[in-house]
Amino acid sequence: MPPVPLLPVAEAQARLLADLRPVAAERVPLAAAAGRWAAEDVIARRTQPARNLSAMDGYAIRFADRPGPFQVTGESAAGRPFDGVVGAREAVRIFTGAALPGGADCVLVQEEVAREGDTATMIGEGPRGVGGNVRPRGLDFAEGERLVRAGERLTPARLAVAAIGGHADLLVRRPVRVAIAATGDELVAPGSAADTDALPESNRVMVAAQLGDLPVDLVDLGILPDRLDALSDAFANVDADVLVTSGGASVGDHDLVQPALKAAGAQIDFWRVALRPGKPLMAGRLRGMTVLGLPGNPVSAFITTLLFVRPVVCALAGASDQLPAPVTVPLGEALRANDGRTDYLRAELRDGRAYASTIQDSSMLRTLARSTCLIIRPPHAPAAQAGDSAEILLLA
Ligand SMILES: Nc1nc2c(c(=O)[nH]1)N[C@H]1C(S)=C(S)[C@@H](COP(=O)(O)OP(=O)(O)OC[C@H]3O[C@@H](n4cnc5c(N)ncnc54)[C@H](O)[C@@H]3O)O[C@H]1N2
Ligand code: MOO
Repeated sequence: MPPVPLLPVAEAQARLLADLRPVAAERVPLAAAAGRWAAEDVIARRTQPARNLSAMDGYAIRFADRPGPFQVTGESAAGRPFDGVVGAREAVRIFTGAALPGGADCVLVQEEVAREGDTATMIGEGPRGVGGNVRPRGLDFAEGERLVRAGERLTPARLAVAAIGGHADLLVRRPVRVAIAATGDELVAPGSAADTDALPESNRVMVAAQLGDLPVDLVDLGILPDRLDALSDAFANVDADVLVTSGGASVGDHDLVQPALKAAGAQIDFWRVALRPGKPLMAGRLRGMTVLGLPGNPVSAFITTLLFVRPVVCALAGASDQLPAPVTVPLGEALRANDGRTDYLRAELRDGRAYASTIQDSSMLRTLARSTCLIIRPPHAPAAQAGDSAEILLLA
């Protein structure tokens, strides 16, 4: 039988994301919405600023009356406006954020004023014109305008604009439940006494940390043995939105994750993607859950988490941008031509240039730990020279 062609990365991502609908929405206080995605447009409930405000500490005057002298008739502070009107050759002492009194059309900064008793005289260049040093009503936004779009992430600045726009809580998606299992008879808990045939398990902590900035509730399924019944029992009982497994994804006699998933009732959508490392990735559905079977090699698990698990979680969390965004930088040194799989080379960014590690082995965690970016080598990319542009994914 001819080998099944591997699924290109972008096609695998598109297939995975196409059918995903965000999880249910919930309304939470602003602070709890940090880092989540808006489930509806955030619309301004007020106009900001609500009236013309002074941008500086100084004197509210009529521009035409410069350079004075002005008779100081009162004071306007933030939250305590002057309730009169500024008449001809009059000035009102004013502070940053205070309402501009009626009649005034600009603010003279106090550094440019000589004050004697109730008389103020302009001594500098003064405001640039009518409206000088004034923030007009609605400068930032008007009531009814959209401040944040549904599907945008609630960054610190977006939370702040929602707050000043009159919102105390926001509609977001509930946290995404992600169950993570490691599989392999050789695996033991990190730190436990390990003989030479035992291997400290490193994928669960890594994958969990890779999702650490996302709104997830993690369900730790522990380390599962390479036994069909144990695996299928564990998978059949998972209650989550996403089930992530690591290991047992390839073709060896002990690679039982796929048969166990099927025995638990899962449908496999695709298996094996044209990328390196991470080729044996499998994806499917089990009782409404998205299932991602990651390869066991630690670097393969890392890269498939970046390219597939995170985007799935982002989609379920209601993000409109789900995929990691590459940036373009010059290469620090030459690279060989690539074969038919997209390669994600562990690399370091130095002085704005990307340098790939000499050995690219999907078991090597120390190399990964030193890397600050991944150089993306598209399928059949020709040999590249130092200085050629390449797309990279930055690693935090
Ligand atoms: N004949 C073939 N052999 C392999 C193929 C292939 O196409 N044909 N694919 C290779 C590729 S590519 C990968 S990647 C690996 C992945 O296979 P599995 O998903 O079945 O992974 P395992 O065999 O279970 O483990 C691989 C390796 O990683 C270690 N491991 C596993 N889980 C963990 C963990 N949680 N923490 C730390 N280390 C882990 C495991 O001990 C193995 O050394 O298959 C190739 N083989
Ligand atoms: O392509 Mo596998 O994912 O490393 O060795």
